[in-house]
Amino acid sequence: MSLELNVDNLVKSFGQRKLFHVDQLRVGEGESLHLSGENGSGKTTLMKILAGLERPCSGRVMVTPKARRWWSDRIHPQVIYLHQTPYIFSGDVRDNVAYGLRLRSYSRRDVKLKVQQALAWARLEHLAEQPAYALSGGEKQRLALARAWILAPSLLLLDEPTANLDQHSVRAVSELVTQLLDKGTTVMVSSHQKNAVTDLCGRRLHLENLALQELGNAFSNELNNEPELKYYVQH
Ligand SMILES: Nc1ncnc2c1ncn2[C@@H]1O[C@H](COP(=O)(O)OP(=O)(O)OP(=O)(O)O)[C@@H](O)[C@H]1O
Repeated sequence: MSLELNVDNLVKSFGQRKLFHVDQLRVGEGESLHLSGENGSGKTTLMKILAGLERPCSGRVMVTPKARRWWSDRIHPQVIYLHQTPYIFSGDVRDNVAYGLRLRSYSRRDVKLKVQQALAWARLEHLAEQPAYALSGGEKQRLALARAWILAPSLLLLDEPTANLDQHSVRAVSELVTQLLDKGTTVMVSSHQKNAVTDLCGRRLHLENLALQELGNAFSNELNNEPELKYYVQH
């Protein structure tokens, strides 16, 4: 399913402290966005708001088309947020991959088939019976991606997916993200550094001075140099 994300006049504060204002953000089907910003600038908070997991103080986040018959008005079943430290549930890798399907009405046979496909997609088949907590950092990221892939997200929000990963694991994650993009999934990646995954992104968003700015999309070192500003909003 193709989704559109529209954000208007979004403000987030914690107590008296204002974290950011997003004047306007439009994201269409199949786009790829890198969200950068210093530690503490609000990347995680913004992504959680977009995923409906956290409430803004004011403003509007609209995902269209709306989901029908879902358990929460704020959470859209096709919008998935992956935390930088992947959540690991008790049980083995197979159970963990199947976890996301528990709210969807699939037959046992379909669940088995989908889990097998997801394990193969993330190259985790050989670890299927291992306790998930024992996986390496890179394997846990692949597990989290497999858990997302199985739900066929239209918008995937990846929060620092390569933090603490070695080059080999970063490449593995970037291959999986490439495949998701090829399928038309919209992907937003937060990271304060450029890397193989952020290099896949066609749009650059940057949180700074309490506001979200969109940088020009020259695939240069713009985060280290003076950014070319497309628009800038500060309140
Ligand atoms: N529930 C909360 N209550 C109060 N302050 C919070 C809460 N959640 C986040 N913050 C604060 O908001 C700021 C932004 O946090 P956030 O995790 O969104 O930043 P970030 O850009 O993702 O940081 P990092 O790059 O370090 O992961 C931080 O100073 C954090 O302490």
